[in-house]
Amino acid sequence: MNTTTTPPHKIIGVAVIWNDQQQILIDRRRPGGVMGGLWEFPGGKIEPGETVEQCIQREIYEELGIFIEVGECLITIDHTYTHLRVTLTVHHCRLLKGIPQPLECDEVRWVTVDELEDFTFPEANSEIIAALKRVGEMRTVDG
Ligand SMILES: Nc1nc2c([nH]c(=O)n2[C@H]2C[C@H](O)[C@@H](COP(=O)(O)OP(=O)(O)OP(=O)(O)O)O2)c(=O)[nH]1
Ligand SMILES: [Mg+2]
Repeated sequence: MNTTTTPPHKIIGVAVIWNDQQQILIDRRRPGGVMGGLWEFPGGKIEPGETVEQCIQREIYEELGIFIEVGECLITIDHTYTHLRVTLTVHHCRLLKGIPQPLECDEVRWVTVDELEDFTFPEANSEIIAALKRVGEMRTVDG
């Protein structure tokens, strides 16, 4: 008998939302559930027929009540946790209108790229944070 199982695979659109002060929005997941209490970049599952951009825009309105513009892709990460595989497609986004509300999370915060290391994120996020640091360095080099 074959007893091996494939972990569920979630395809997720993720937003790195910038404000005019070069800060990024992060949220704290509710306690208890999967990765409860950890910080993350807001986002969620891509629904059938949806582009990643549409998914991100919808999730951000549902989770935070704000309007954003979805820009270029920062990175796509495929990561396998013990019981779950995730594909995270991460886009740079810009806040257009509204004040973020913690509608589906515990807490939201605006932080600089340098401040990200003070928060605990899921394992898959270390690559996102590394990519954000590289973008910051390139901006410095470009002047
Ligand atoms: N939104 C988001 N999800 C992340 C990040 N890093 C990371 O590993 N994930 C994982 C956690 C979740 O398993 C999955 C996001 O799925 P989700 O938000 O639709 O689902 P969930 O687990 O919160 O809850 P549910 O809707 O399945 O009940 O991706 C991140 O930075 N942002
Ligand atoms: Mg979510």
